[in-house]
Amino acid sequence: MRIDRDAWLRRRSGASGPIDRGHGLEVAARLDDRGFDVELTAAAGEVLAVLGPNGAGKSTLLNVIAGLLRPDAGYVRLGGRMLTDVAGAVAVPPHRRGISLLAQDSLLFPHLTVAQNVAFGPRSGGMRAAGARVVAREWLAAVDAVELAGRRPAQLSGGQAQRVALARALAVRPDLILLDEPMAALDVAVAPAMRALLRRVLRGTEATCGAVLVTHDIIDALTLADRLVVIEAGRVVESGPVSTVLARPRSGFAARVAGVNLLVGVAATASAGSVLVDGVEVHGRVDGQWGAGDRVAAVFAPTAVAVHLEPPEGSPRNTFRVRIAELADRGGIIRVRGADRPDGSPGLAADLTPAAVAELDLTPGLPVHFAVKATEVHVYPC
Ligand SMILES: Nc1ncnc2c1ncn2[C@@H]1O[C@H](COP(=O)(O)OP(=O)(O)OP(=O)(O)O)[C@@H](O)[C@H]1O
Repeated sequence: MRIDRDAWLRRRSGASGPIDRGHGLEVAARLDDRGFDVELTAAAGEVLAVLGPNGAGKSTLLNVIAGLLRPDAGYVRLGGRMLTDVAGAVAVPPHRRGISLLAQDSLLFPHLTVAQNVAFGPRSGGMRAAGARVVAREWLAAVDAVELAGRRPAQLSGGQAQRVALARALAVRPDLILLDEPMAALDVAVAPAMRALLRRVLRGTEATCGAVLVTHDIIDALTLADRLVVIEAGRVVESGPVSTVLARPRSGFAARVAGVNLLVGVAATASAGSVLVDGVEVHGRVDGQWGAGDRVAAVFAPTAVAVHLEPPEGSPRNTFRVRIAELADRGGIIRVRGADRPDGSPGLAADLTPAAVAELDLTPGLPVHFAVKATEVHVYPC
């Protein structure tokens, strides 16, 4: 059953009208020595995925929210409560923020049993031992780990330890859970089960908190998140519903994860289906409105690209001169990737059958022409 999350959020907050998005998470933080300057918001109960290349600032963001890192300027507010405010000298310590962190490594207390690990938070919060035992059992049941209650962390597999760590993180009833690549350290065989569990717990009604999920994996964003934020070089370059960001990417990173070719240029004419990219006119289907001189994106799938050794003549196609950088096998289809573009954005990609690659005798370093029909190109303002 698909839960109507908005309706559920309304029920949770006792509101009958639109959800009060002002009571979720608000972050505005600048760290000068890291070139980090990020602003973002998430509604109460929302699952926000944060994607970005290595060194983009994802962990820095989590550390600022958790109170482990003090920004040079800015604030963090959660549920209307100010947790960090540099100007106002507010710095609520990490353990008083109502925020749990689930890292790649489960970091369970090795000398405690699984049940004691999960009961630890509620106990520290002042709950009596018997009550904390009941809470621990409930959360172990929620993550399918009741049978592990008496074990010590050393007797758990990576996947089991991560399930227990999730129970421990949620047992304190946080307002927000920060997930730092929770699947990254798991075996590929175990990751899908953990993902399914996270989906059930975070998107169902078991946990009543919001979540910020840092990931490298677009599948995590697709299956777990309400919204996606892409960070590049310490700045938010995209944000919106996951499907919107992937359908209309504006950054090279989002285009790459969406598996599409993205060209960003300038519109020569208002709302016409052509865009100037590095002096080359690219034609496509118009989606939206813009003025002459506005920033416009042209997007097309690698499967829509035909590869030619000579420039195709007399055809109504867009053609691009490309030097092949690599050929990669993608399960029976060969992805032909061109060298990075002059502005540093990723090279264009074409998907061909192995037979076509063999017939054209394509090899890295070879100059070729990529052709794509205007009807296959989607042009929109960005
Ligand atoms: N302890 C530190 N002191 C100073 N600079 C740091 C420190 N940790 C990270 N940085 C820098 O801050 C920037 C952001 O790093 P951060 O670890 O937040 O990126 P990330 O997106 O989490 O990367 P990854 O995906 O590789 O984990 C990088 O330029 C990095 O070199």
